Amino acid sequence: MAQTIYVLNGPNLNLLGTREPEIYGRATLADVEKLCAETAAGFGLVAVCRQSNREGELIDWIHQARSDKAAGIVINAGGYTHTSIALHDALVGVQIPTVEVHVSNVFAREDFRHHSFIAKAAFASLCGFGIDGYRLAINGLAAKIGASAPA
Ligand SMILES: O=C1C[C@@](O)(C(=O)O)C[C@@H](O)[C@@H]1O
Repeated sequence: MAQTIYVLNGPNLNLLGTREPEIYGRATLADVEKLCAETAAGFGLVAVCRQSNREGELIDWIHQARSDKAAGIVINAGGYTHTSIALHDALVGVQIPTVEVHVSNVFAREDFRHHSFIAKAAFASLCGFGIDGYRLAINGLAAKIGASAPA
């Protein structure tokens, strides 16, 4: 059976496409999820894509990733990146290879975006590539977990 990866998007990412397009671009969350599904399929992986504006729901999905034996997690925790010890703890708790993604270059923005609680729980972090960051994250995750294109 195909291995799964979880692609988790946090608060306000449901507004991609209309939210501050000069920063986040015009692509929508549906575009992100399509890109993730296609990229994952290229490695024989199934992307389980979820978005929530609630911290607890994101934590529940991180736990679910473990019970589903997911091979990896790609997470854009949105604003919770900079505040959530609980999301950090959940990721550390499940011990699943994780890549952190941000659409914008958080280091070229306000100081409060320069710290990430997610980064310490991830083996890699990507930012500033727009939604292509999700494709790059899945490529890197696939390499990390040894997933390759189906024959
Ligand atoms: O909601 C978001 C989106 C974001 O995670 C990004 O994808 O660039 C960056 C965060 O600082 C911000 O709160």
